[in-house]
Amino acid sequence: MSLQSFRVDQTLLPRKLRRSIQRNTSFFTQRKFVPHCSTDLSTSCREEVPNYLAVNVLPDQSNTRQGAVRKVLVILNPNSGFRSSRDVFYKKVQSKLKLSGFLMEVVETAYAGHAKILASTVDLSKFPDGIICVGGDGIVNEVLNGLLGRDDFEVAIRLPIGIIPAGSDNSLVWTVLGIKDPVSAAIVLAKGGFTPIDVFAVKWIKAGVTHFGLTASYYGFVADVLELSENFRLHLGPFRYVAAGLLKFLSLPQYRFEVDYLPLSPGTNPELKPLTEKCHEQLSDDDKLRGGIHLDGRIEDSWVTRKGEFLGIFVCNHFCKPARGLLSPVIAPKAQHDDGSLDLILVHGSGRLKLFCFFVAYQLCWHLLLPYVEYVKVKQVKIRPVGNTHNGCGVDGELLRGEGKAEWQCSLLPGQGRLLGRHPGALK
Ligand SMILES: Nc1ncnc2c1ncn2[C@@H]1O[C@H](COP(=O)(O)OP(=O)(O)OP(=O)(O)O)[C@@H](O)[C@H]1O
Repeated sequence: MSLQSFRVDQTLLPRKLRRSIQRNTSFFTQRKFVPHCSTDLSTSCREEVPNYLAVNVLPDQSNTRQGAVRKVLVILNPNSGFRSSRDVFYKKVQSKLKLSGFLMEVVETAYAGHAKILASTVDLSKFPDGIICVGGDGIVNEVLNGLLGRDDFEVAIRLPIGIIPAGSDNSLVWTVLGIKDPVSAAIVLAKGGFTPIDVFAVKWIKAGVTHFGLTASYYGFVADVLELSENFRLHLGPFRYVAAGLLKFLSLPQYRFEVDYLPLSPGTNPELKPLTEKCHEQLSDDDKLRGGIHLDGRIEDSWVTRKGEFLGIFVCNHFCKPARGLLSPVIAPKAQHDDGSLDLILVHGSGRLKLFCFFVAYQLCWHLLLPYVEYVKVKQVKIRPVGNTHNGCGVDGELLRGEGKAEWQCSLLPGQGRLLGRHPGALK
């Protein structure tokens, strides 16, 4: 749109908005570009943005800083999901974000790990309004870890992360912001605002390596499936999980772990509740409570230990609703992204029958009723694979490989993260 035609248009606008437009127009008629944010932005492209259009497009969105420029870095994974993220972004989303005042520098990732490098090296002052990820949960996880790996991580973690869903699964944005499709995501970003979110840390204790996440970490069967699924990424895209799941189901190994967890509050410690509340016959004799119960009745933080066979262990930061699938199961129904706790689900036992029952029950949201499923809100968890058990773990769709006797520790950084946008319900 030419400047001239803009002048004609703006006469239709109220005087206050016209003034704001004049300010922005003078800024943008200088044809300002967001410069490259780091030397690593090899695939980046520069954009000029007719920002004055913002006021015309979203005039009724009270949360939008109307007329304000929002400078963001967009990191797009062209390999996400069905490899449709380019189409999703350039055809469906880019113009909407431009129109609502986003000044974007778009960078397409060229390899796995690229998003993390970008987030860890970018000049944050050039993108004060955040980083928008176009892809799946994996690319968001890379950005989070890039930000938290910086020397100035305390500042970096306050940078909001926006998500345009275009991946195999976008459980994070679906669960936390209630958004499944890219256009709705663009609208929520355009409306503005933030959603605080707890961040969890998974530390491989021996190696001193820490990986951060926003959704969940998991061990046992699901981590095994995640590893196997990478072999099928190229040919099967999002269906790789189904293929890997079936293969792993048919050749199901036994998984043995030692798990220590610190319940959120002593009152929620299952060991201190009447036995009738939960049936734990399957728990091994080694299960025990460590920690102090004082004579005066005061109960200190008490670690609980579980040992034995587990089909799976899930440590969830939110209730984890998969964005794909016919049904809408949630793995951890009591988990909230900002409740300052982690939700631990232990699927005790082994064997295909138990796993099959768990999977069916999970689809119907009945899995917590199974006698071999334990669910507890925790502050911290330590997980040690025993024997030949797969010693890696999955974090938000990324596989962390352990070596030897790996011990993983999950803990929480409450409310440290920020997602761009608010749940549509929260706006009412
Ligand atoms: N250009 C690239 N080529 C190959 N792999 C990449 C590229 N860019 C990013 N990746 C890797 O792809 C992984 C998955 O990315 P993303 O989450 O966006 O897609 P996805 O297919 O939806 O996967 P997920 O199942 O994790 O949601 C990232 O963790 C990253 O390591």
